[in-house]
Amino acid sequence: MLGLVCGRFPRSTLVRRGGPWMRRGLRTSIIAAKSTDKGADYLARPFVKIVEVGPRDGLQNEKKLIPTATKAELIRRLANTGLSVVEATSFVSPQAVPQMSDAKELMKMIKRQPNVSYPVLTPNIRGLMSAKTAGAKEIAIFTAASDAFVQKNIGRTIDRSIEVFKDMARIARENGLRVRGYVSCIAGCPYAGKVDPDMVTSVAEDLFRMGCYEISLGDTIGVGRPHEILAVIQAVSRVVPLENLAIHCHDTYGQALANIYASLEAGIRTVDSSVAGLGGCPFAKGATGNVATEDVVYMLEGNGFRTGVDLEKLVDVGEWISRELGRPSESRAARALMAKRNA
Ligand SMILES: CC(C)(COP(=O)([O-])OP(=O)([O-])OC[C@H]1O[C@@H](n2cnc3c(N)ncnc32)[C@H](O)[C@@H]1OP(=O)([O-])[O-])[C@@H](O)C(=O)NCCC(=O)NCCSC(=O)C[C@@](C)(O)CC(=O)[O-]
Repeated sequence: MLGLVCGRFPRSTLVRRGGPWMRRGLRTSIIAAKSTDKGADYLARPFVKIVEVGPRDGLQNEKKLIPTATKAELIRRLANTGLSVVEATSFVSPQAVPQMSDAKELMKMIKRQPNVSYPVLTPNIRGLMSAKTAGAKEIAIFTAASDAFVQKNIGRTIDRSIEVFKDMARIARENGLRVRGYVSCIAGCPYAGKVDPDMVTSVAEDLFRMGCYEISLGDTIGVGRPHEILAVIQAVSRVVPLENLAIHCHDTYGQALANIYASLEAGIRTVDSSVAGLGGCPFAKGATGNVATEDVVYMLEGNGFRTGVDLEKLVDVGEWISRELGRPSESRAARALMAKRNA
């Protein structure tokens, strides 16, 4: 029943002004809310893969250096919640992102679980080779739909970044590494303003053709609204299959959950998020954290999807890392659940 209601909708139902996808979405919520048991019904639900980016995207912007052991413990705790992907760190220039300069040591400290992958971000061949030596099995390469952003982030044009990444994708393949690709600034750029969905499409297509198994579409500064995100997904899914796309939302303007829900209605089944809403890109001024994983899990599990993530355990991890960082969690769901626990 749930599978039928929440299944992938044909692209023809994706209309912008509140058409069938909206009406069907509402029906999904009502039916899903009735099903809370975790038996066969639960297993029959559509699975949404969550890519936890907290240890990398979440921590990279922290000014104070976090002990490597704390990062390793965060990764261990996250992997224990049922998450299948935990992006661990990045092998980038330590001048560019000092917080990630312990990538090698961190990789040594991670106690890997067999069903969990631990991708790492790499900007160049040097990063790729260091990641491989450190035991990484998967890398993520990253560019954007705005030249201005790519220039600030990695000192290249989009075209040049694609050339470099094409080489990297080949080398990664030869070394048995999987490659994920990011396209940032899908709805707007902090330096150049509005971004054309056709530009996002062209960059995503390049990444897909060079062999990225998954392309994560990043609303880096969180400016997009559901109809804008849908327009991007509609455009990109003409050249990259929906099953190879992920959505990566920051919550700067409070639009992240709405945008994720719209993406799910459009057929996306992979969502990036960050425990406790940690994060913000050092190269996008004013950008706040990623959408909180707790909020995403709360929404998905209550709307007829299956994430495999234990929300209560996740809330514990969010509380723990927030305490370690000396700040409150940005997750609304976690705050509400903690208040209930403490009542
Ligand atoms: C691309 C570069 C390297 C160019 O930086 P550059 O300065 O042009 O490169 P370079 O080759 O001249 O190297 C500069 C220094 O870094 C070193 N270096 C160079 N490469 C490495 C490496 N791999 N590992 C370790 N060290 C490295 C290199 O050895 C040298 O050290 P020095 O000789 O001066 O002592 C630099 O700009 C960089 O590392 N940028 C990465 C920035 C970054 O991590 N950004 C992530 C932001 S989040 C994001 O992009 C969005 C995303 C993905 O989360 C999704 C979304 O929200 O949209």
